[in-house]
Amino acid sequence: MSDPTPLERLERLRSSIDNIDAALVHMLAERFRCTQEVGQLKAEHDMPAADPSRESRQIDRLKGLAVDAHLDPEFAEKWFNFVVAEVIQHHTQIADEHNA
Ligand SMILES: C=C(O[C@@H]1C=C(C(=O)O)C=C[C@H]1O)C(=O)O
Repeated sequence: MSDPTPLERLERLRSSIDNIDAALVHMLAERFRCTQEVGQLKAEHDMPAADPSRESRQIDRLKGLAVDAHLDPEFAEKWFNFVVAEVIQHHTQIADEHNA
């Protein structure tokens, strides 16, 4: 068998990227399903939308995992903060609706 052509290599890599992107979408959907439930629980029991100490423990943990996985830890932190900002918006909205 001859070596794959550059175009074949590109297509194989893109096929893996497609699978990874699909997995990320499913994992994010599952994460938001859980955080929506957390938001409901917090609204029902008057707990604050954000928990900065939990966030900072998570950031430390994820940065450590990122280093081990050869992923830029600063990128891991940015990604986490981006997702959490959206989660907190959802929690604030759930609490507002609960208190209306
Ligand atoms: C999901 C929670 O609510 C917020 C969102 C977090 C997250 O998305 O990881 C972490 C802490 C909180 O600021 C939680 O308190 O666990």
